[in-house]
Amino acid sequence: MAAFARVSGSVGLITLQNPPVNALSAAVRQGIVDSVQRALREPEVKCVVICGQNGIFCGGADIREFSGPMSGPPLIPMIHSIEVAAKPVVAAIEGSALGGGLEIALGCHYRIAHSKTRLGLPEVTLGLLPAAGGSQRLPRLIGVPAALDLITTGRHVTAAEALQLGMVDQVTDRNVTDVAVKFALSVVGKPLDARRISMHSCPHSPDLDELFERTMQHVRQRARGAIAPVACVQAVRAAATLPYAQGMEKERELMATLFTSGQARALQYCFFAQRAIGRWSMPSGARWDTSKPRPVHKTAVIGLGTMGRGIAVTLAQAGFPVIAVENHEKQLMAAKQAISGMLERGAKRRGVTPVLNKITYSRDIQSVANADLVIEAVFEDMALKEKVFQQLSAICKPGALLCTNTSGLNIDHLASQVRNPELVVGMHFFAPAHVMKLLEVVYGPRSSSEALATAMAVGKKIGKVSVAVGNCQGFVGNRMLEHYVEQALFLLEEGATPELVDQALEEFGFAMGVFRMSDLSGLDIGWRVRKGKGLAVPDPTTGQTARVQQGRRYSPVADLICEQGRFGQKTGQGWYQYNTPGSRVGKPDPWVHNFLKDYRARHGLVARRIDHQEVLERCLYSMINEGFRILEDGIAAGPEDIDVIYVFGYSWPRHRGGPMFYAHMVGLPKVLERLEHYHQAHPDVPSLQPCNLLRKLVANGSPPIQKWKEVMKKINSRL
Ligand SMILES: CCCCCCCC(=O)CC(=O)SCCNC(=O)CCNC(=O)[C@H](O)C(C)(C)COP(=O)(O)OP(=O)(O)OC[C@H]1O[C@@H](n2cnc3c(N)ncnc32)[C@H](O)[C@@H]1OP(=O)(O)O
Ligand SMILES: NC(=O)C1=CN([C@@H]2O[C@H](COP(=O)(O)OP(=O)(O)OC[C@H]3O[C@@H](n4cnc5c(N)ncnc54)[C@H](O)[C@@H]3O)[C@@H](O)[C@H]2O)C=CC1
Repeated sequence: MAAFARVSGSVGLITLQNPPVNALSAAVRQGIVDSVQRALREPEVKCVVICGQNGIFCGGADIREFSGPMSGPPLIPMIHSIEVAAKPVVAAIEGSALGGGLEIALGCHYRIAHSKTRLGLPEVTLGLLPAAGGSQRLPRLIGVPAALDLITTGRHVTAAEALQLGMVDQVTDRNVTDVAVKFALSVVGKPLDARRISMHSCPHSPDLDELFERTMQHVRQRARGAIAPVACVQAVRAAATLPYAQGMEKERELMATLFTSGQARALQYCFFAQRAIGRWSMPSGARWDTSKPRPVHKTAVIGLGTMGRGIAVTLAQAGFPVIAVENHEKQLMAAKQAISGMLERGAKRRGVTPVLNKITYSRDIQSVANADLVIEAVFEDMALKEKVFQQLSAICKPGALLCTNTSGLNIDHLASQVRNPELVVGMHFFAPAHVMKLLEVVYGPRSSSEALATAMAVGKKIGKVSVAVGNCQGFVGNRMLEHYVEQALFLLEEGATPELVDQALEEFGFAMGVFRMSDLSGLDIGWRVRKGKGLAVPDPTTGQTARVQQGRRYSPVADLICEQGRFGQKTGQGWYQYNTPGSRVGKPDPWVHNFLKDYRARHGLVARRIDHQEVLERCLYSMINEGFRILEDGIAAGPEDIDVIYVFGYSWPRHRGGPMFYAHMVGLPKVLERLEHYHQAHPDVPSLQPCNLLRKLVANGSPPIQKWKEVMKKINSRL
């Protein structure tokens, strides 16, 4: 809805009303159309101000409407009617003006923003483009280079930057509607043509062709197969080269393709999934809205290696005082220096003062006694972690939350080492911890809902996308990843090369294929884990690492590569070769090809031609199959949780929605059929055997992803 009122005698005030973000639903659009008509009709109204209720101008089109048939007045003529109005119209912008919200403001004759406002055209992040004239008006207002930046990235700008760019006419710290009302009265009677952006031509940019070529190349590279950023460049090009009416026609054509695309559906699903994960629940029935977090004032981190440093930085940057404990003198010195560097660089990037004094360093674990929340990040060694948890249990004040960053050890076992096991949870950060957005918050059977609520609240405060998951080997992300990596190794045995597998995955949209990624992270990490699990052990008869371990097919290829001291980028050799250790550019390595040939010959394996489709199906469907098992086991509450973990922690291309959404788009019957096919061909690979939940969903008519939880509940209640 939109409310109309006459204020200050002759100002028509139109207030958008659709909590929480005043999204432009059909009712809001109808309200605006009616209010504008009324304002123009009533002779007492001399000027108009458009604002939003509850401190926010407008969050844009109502994204929920995109999945059904559109009704109500369309945006483009509505904005046009504002622009051609004979009375001055001023946008009073507060909170956010995004997407269609900013497009309305661009249709107004003047824009006044509160200093805390953020503005942007984020449509590209939803697989769309600003198709209510935004792609045509913004370049005319702020020039082509700045508009290209904003429209192709969807970046939000502050009011100060908007003023500098010329997007708004004034910024105020006062009540923006009051300021806008006064301003509107002051411009009554002034000519309006120069204020109608669609009547301008784009400010001249030298070397326009070269600019668009360069931008298109950059955008394509960054897009990893996403189509919306490319369409955004094409739309801005139309603004720069065509009259407004023709540019609008081009905008419409491009939007028509994007609007119905699978990518737009995937990206809009991601938008809501990212918000849905905040509404967590536990198998006990405890929920986000009935569980109260404990207050956390002081925090502590134990172990300042790779992870502990990033975690300490993240906590400090969010304003938490941190006691940082490292028992190794030399490591402590190195950590202090590294952490200061990270804080200084981060502060410089954000234009703030570094919060060096938020962190207190110590070699003595006793110094965490006053912390409300402790995150342990010592070596991945159960005996050591047991000891640290026993110490924490004795030292920490009652009620302190004890968290572990373990990537693979049993959290329930760690909980059993302390007086209050209900206060133990996993906080599984991803490397580099101060950069990666994902946080898996892992609860065990004994963790209290209060402990989970506290860790989730801290996760939110430190800016992480936090997903609550149950405890199991590898939690959600790494548990699924294991199957993806395993298939990639089997494919090498069967005839693929690392570069063939990587190319298929990178064309799919991953930032890096599995082998390039392993070279970056270091092959020795996985090797150590496999040894710890009793894998990677030689067959006593042949002396070679066996291809069957623990009763199932196993590929020792990665172990053999490690035995050669090839640990990836850091050693200059891994799945690829690098000019120097530490170099980031890998080339296909003839040594690896020969090694694979010899390996196959030794094991009597005959190489066959493997195509990209098989790579994708084997790597992705086996991982998706594990995702269904995770749902079946109740480790993740819903497919959104898994998808968010993959998009934020594993560079899964967002425009494909996440592995479970991808399965929904491919069609569950097809995923099932391909898994059955591959399992028949490889009966010794259990991860290719379709799991029960997948079979049952198909038997229940393959419901859309939004209905999986409901169907799962029904299936479970029938058992
Ligand atoms: C051929 C057809 C032609 C059609 C032409 C259409 C062209 C267009 O004009 C296209 C568009 O506008 S697309 C929409 C562009 N706008 C956006 O992307 C902004 C999305 N919202 C935000 O960034 C934050 O919510 C925001 C910064 C605004 C607020 O952040 P907060 O952290 O305060 O709040 P959230 O938790 O994010 O949101 C609160 C609840 O509101 C829901 N929501 C937010 N924006 C929405 C929107 N635009 N539409 C529908 N629902 C929206 C959000 O989902 C959340 O609800 P729950 O999911 O239930 O928690
Ligand atoms: N490196 C990674 O990519 C990831 C690691 N993790 C997990 O995070 C934890 C830490 O891993 P990293 O940071 O890679 O290890 P790291 O080896 O880089 O650092 C561990 C640090 O803990 C210190 N330390 C050991 N015992 C200590 C004690 N009793 N008191 C205080 N400090 C002690 C060591 O001196 C060392 O500086 C492990 O559990 C690991 O599985 C989790 C996610 C990703």
